[in-house]
Amino acid sequence: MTLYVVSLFLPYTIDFEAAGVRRGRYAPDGIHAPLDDKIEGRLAELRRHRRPKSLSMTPGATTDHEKIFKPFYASQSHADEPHVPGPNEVRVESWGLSRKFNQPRSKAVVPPEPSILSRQDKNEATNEPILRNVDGQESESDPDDAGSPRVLLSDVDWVVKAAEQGNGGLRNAINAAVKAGILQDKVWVGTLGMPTDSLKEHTRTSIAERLEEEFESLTVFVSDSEFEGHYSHFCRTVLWPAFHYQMQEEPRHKEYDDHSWRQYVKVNEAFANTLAQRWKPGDRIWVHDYHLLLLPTMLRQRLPDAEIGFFMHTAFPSSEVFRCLTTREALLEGLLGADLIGFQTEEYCHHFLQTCSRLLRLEVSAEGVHLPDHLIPVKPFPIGIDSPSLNVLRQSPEVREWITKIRDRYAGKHLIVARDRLDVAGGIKQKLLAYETFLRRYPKWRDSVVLIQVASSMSELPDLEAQVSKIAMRINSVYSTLTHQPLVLLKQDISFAQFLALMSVAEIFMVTSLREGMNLTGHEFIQCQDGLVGPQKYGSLILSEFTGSASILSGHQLLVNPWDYQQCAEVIDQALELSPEEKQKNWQFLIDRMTQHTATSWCDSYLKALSDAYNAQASQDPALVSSLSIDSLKDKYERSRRRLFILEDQGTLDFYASPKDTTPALEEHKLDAIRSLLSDPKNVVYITSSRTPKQLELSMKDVSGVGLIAENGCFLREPGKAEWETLLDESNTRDWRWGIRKVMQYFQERTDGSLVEERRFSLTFWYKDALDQELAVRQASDLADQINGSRGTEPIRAVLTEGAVTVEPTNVTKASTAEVAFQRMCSSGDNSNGNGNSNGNDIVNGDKNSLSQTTPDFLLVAGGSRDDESLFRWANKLSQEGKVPNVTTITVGTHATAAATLLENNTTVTDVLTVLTNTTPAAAN
Ligand SMILES: O=P(O)(O)OC[C@H]1O[C@H](O[C@H]2O[C@H](CO)[C@@H](O)[C@H](O)[C@H]2O)[C@H](O)[C@@H](O)[C@@H]1O
Ligand SMILES: O=c1ccn([C@@H]2O[C@H](COP(=O)(O)OP(=O)(O)O)[C@@H](O)[C@H]2O)c(=O)[nH]1
Repeated sequence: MTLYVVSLFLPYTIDFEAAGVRRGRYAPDGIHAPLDDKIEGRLAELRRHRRPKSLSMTPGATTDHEKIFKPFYASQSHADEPHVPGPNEVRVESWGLSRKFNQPRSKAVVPPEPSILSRQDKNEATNEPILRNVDGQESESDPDDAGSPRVLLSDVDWVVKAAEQGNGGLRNAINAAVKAGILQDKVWVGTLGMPTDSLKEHTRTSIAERLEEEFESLTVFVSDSEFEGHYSHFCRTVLWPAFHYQMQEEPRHKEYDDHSWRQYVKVNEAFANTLAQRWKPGDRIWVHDYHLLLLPTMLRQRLPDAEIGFFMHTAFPSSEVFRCLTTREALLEGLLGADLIGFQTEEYCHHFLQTCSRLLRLEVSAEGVHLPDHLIPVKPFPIGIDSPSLNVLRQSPEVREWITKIRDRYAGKHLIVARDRLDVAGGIKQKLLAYETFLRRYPKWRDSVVLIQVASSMSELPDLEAQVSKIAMRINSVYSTLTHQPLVLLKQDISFAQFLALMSVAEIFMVTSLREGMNLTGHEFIQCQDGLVGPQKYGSLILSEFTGSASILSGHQLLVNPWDYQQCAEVIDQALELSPEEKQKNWQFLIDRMTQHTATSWCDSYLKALSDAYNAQASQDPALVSSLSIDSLKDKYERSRRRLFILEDQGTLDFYASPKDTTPALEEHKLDAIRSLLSDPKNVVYITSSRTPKQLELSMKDVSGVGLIAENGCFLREPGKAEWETLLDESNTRDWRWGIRKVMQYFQERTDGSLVEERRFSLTFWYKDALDQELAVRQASDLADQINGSRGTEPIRAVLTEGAVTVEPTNVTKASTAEVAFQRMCSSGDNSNGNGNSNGNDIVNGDKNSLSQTTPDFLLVAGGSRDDESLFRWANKLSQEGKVPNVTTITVGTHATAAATLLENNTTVTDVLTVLTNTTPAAAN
């Protein structure tokens, strides 16, 4: 049984550099990418030939910093110092992050020009661009390529190396889970993250084979232009900004969007096709992140029985932002093929659910998305770091060497460190403005504080980059002295070893992201401050409240609103002023919280929840719920000595009535069926309902001896009794009733024909009789969604049933009241059924059968709507725990259910009851 871990980038890629090899961010000896000895040896050999590359520095930065970082700098190009390709090198653009010089050339235009569609010849039949080779013949290459030097890369040597791009947090988590023995058989699925059009077919094949055999990796090949449109454009300039609350017009263009959307679809399809060819029954598929939002449904279409999970690493925006995306419905629908959808935080789950409710008009609840035939759970799984591996890495000689260097260089200084993407959401601009405010407002620190800001990727937005440079220049020119410079801005990533050293030495780590899925670097900073390597500083984490991390570190003293520069400045000062004891207390708080969310526990809890969701879905599938065998039910009925019936009225015995209905009594033949049941002293019957006690009594007319459970469990009337018991007290509704009434009235005023009904413990918005049903359904789902989303700590929930939204207390349900009735029945020692009839089997004290005579040995639960599911689960539990030997749960209608059986061929619950009490042989099922 294989787990396919699917993300856009494989942890490995290919290097065609014959004379030297660069080490990327995800260095082979780092936490990631365990390479085998053969490859490692080869890399070591090649590394010796590595050339140091220059570094892009802050305007105004001193050469000291350059001296410190330059020799170890990752081999990326300098914008002002272009690399000139050698005769055997082909200059290429990499996908999005940094330039690379040793890879096959990209065939794509980055970003695509508006004229991309018109400029290309099109195949009239397929509407696809016709690509021509250098000789002008149709080929798989791009016309832009004409005239460029072409290298037959199949003849060039290649090595496998750790990829620079991709999700480090995910890779670490999967590797940690493998080490912990949670994952035995896993296969990475992804692209190489480099242009592959110009590779010969046999080169691709041998790369794919090598990666599969030696690196547990399944390669997905897509054309360069598809990848470019998908990643550089749709992912990076449409989805990423939107998911981080930046709706940008520039550099977008309608044509870009349409074109790149098609490429986004195609890349998702390529993943689906590759996986569909490989998947075997029992294999599991775990899809990751915003690059592959369409994949779950594409997979479901190809593999209806597969176990498919999806986890979103980035933030998910509010529905108000998401709805701006032109492809919003398709993106949401793309996810709904998954068995489980995970997000980093509760907040993102809520946003997603609300978006599904508002844009797709789906029924949602705190549990997930309710599709007609199943529930897709939507849950938070905050990712964490792999501390044991980090600790190994921190103790490497390279990190220790760097710690010494940085400590010496910054002796006597207060070091603030940060590493973020140079994009809008990364918040570098806001951080610099806050830092400038800090230097202005707190002059006493000016000569001793240094902020080292690493920008971990090249900016995709030149304007932003220019603004950041300008602010940096201003800070350094205003606040530098002959011997001190307060800001170092490295507009390029540093090696991970350098970063670990910086985090070990720093006094403060500052994250001011305007929005961020999680932010694991903050966690790593906390870990690096424990004194395992370098000083035990218990340094302070200043953290934006708009990160996922803030939600698991809530209550932390140094959370900031990155837009509030004054507050950020104050918090920097506050952090610098903390006493050692306060620092240690804060640090302890953070490390305690963090250790509840580790990389391994993330993986483990997600995969367990995925199995549960998959199994639950299989059991909920109406196609798999067996139809009721009336013969076998009758057989059990006849063999039992004490029977309990819990029957729902609305939607099961009766139709759904609105308060406007004037004939609430059950039809006579239905009442007769209940009377017949009650005429047998072995039978105890409860009718459950969302109706009020009064309405329920009216609907049961003069049936004596029937037990009643009204208002979804808030009221109980035991069989044979005239008085009602309330299972809640009035104070339960006092706090929320007024506010909920107002919200309901708002919706009622905007939905013609709807009404609000007040009950003692609940409020119902009835839209069954609304004039415009389409609008009413939308309003109802919005209302339920708003209430469930903003109920805070109130013990209430909004339940959407056919024609109504009921807001009711959560501390009582039909099931909890049925349990009260059941327990009383078991412990009363009374074997009468409330109808003046006594069970024929007298109880003899001490007789081993006495228990079975008061405790039911037969339980039948019949329901029809979603709020009856709690009753089914309760009954199933009694059965599993062996408390009741014969349990039958029956659902009416086709929907996701925990019930074991359903009724077929227009059979009604009344028909079933009639057969049971009829002495004639049961009808054939
Ligand atoms: O650069 P991309 O290919 O667009 O990918 C986006 C980022 O993905 C990863 O970050 C996301 O996952 C992290 C771990 O779950 C989470 O902490 C972060 O907030 C998410 O954005 C990756 O680690 C980043 O380097 C990528 O930029
Ligand atoms: O060379 C590297 C760079 C990053 N990471 C890990 O990748 C994860 C995510 O890094 P990223 O820069 O995306 O930071 P985040 O957005 O999660 O803070 C972190 O746990 C890092 O330890 C790593 O192991 N090696």
